[in-house]
Amino acid sequence: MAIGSASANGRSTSFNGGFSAGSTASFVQKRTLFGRRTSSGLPPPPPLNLAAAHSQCPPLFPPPPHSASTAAFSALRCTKPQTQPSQLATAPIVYESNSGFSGPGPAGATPDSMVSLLTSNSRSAATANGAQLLFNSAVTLSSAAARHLEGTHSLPTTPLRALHHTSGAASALSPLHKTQGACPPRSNAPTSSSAFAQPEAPSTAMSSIDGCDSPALSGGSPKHCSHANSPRTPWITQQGACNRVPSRLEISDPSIEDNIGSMSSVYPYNYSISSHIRTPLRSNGKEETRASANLISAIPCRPMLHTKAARSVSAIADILNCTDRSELSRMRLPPPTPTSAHAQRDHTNYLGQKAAQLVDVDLMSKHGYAIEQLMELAGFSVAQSIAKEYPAGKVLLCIGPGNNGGDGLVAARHLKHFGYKTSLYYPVQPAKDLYKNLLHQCDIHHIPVVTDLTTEAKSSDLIVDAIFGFSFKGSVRAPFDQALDILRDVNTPIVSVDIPSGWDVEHGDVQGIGLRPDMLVSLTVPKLCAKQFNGRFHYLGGRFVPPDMAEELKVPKYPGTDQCVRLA
Ligand SMILES: NC(=O)C1=CN([C@@H]2O[C@H](COP(=O)(O)OP(=O)(O)OC[C@H]3O[C@@H](n4cnc5c(N)ncnc54)[C@H](OP(=O)(O)O)[C@@H]3O)[C@@H](O)[C@H]2O)[C@H](O)CC1
Ligand SMILES: [K+]
Repeated sequence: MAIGSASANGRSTSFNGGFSAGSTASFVQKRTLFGRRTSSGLPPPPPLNLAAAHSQCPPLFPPPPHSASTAAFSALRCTKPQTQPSQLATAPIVYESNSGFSGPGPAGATPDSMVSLLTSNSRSAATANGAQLLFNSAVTLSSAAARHLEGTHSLPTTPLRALHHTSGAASALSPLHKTQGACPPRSNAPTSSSAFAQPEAPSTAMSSIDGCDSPALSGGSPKHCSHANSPRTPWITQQGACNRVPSRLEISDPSIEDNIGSMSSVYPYNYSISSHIRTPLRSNGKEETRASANLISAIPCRPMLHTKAARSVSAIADILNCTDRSELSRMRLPPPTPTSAHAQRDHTNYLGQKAAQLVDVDLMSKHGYAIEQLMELAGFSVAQSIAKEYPAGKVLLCIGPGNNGGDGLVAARHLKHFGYKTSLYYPVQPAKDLYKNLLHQCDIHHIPVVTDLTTEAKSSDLIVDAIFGFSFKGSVRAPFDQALDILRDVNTPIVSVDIPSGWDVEHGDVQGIGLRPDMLVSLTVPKLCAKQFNGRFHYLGGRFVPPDMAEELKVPKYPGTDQCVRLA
């Protein structure tokens, strides 16, 4: 089934890049900021000779002194003709966030002052941290500043390691390339959109960067090794054709502080950070922090600094390894405009494990609901949340032995009705009628049960984690321990039902299981661990709570007839 063309509910959106109503609004706002002079008083950037840019593909940054060949760099240059003219023409310094805030840079800042600040800081960072952070800091510049930088400064570029291309990203990007068609293919580069799915062997010169054999770039972590079947990332590593953009990047550096893990500035495409963690690695006990970013739009030349990090001046200083923090402190951003999502989240009530179980009991005893009723609505809300953010594609649902698994079985059926191609991984099938009936219903909807989790997980566009919910406790037992390892390592986006499996219901991933869902669908009321969720989409489902109880639990309002509401 085609991915990335249209969602199940008819909206056109990109896989990994769907915008909710709220984020669409902010997206529009950002485009406006890029497109015309704002009230910030920023001077207009120098005019750009678009014709020259289009014909010559000038480099965004000078070639790095240490690595890539000139030929490899020409691929990077090819990204420029795809840039939207309106963005290039009058771009002020803009900070963007994936949570709805967008605003001009600090008052009085000019591309020039930003460039010199970031450049000098970046240089010192280069010494301490290597080029990886350097690139991240440099790309906090707007396209205007980046153009300025091009002509006046010499920055080494940094290969961010990209771990994964999905066909979703391919489809998301292919229309852009088809219509703009500006990138001349390399002689050995495939030209059609299917090229995205095809691995391209990295040259020897870059393999130490793109691959896993560079402890400096991988944070010494074998966990970050590129996946044998994942294509390398030609663009980011300056390896290949410009029409290949990773859908997900992973940035790791042991020197990154916890609080800046949410910073994502991946140039020139628009990425949003999905997770950052400091995990004791199982293999060698070393600590690392890593950030991963998902492609959210294929419009190039929109560098971004997420406000979560941007609001913390000291965090920026840390990532830049800045010696003069007073300089950075002048870069304070205006407070974010509260969005309904923010407001909802701020007032959200979070439940501990016991409280969640008691609510469940109350619903079924005091209020007379049958589990089947609740589960149907819970699973339906999961399917609807998914349909709001991910276009129809292949979805693998991983089903656990309890009611969380039951929600997954229900969701599988509804997703199938919505046009998704669904399959189940269901290694422990309890004999209870409740589950047997749900499985039978999946069967008559032609939803197969698969056994090879690794293969299925890799070949799916989305994974639903319905393994454990609010009754999870202790360390993960077989066969789910292995299953969670596989889910942790796969690059397919994950939607967790109620609780990211393996996470402590209240304290999050204390066991270092490492599951980092892209979406969390909390049910009834978010549980405490949801505070630590930092994927892209947080929804609430289970629209069955009677009004008095809803008031007591501070259940957010659901819009219209929706079965789910986006919290963040
Ligand atoms: N009101 C609501 O919000 C509703 C939520 N629903 C969903 O139900 C789950 C909670 O379901 P529950 O059955 O209570 O629990 P779980 O799905 O979390 O799983 C229990 C099973 O998991 C096994 N388990 C527990 N810990 C481990 C572990 N460490 N390793 C392996 N297996 C584990 C457990 O086995 P036991 O032997 O310990 O009993 C159970 O088999 C909630 O999160 C929502 O998703 C309802 O659908 C509707 C109402
Ligand atoms: K789960």
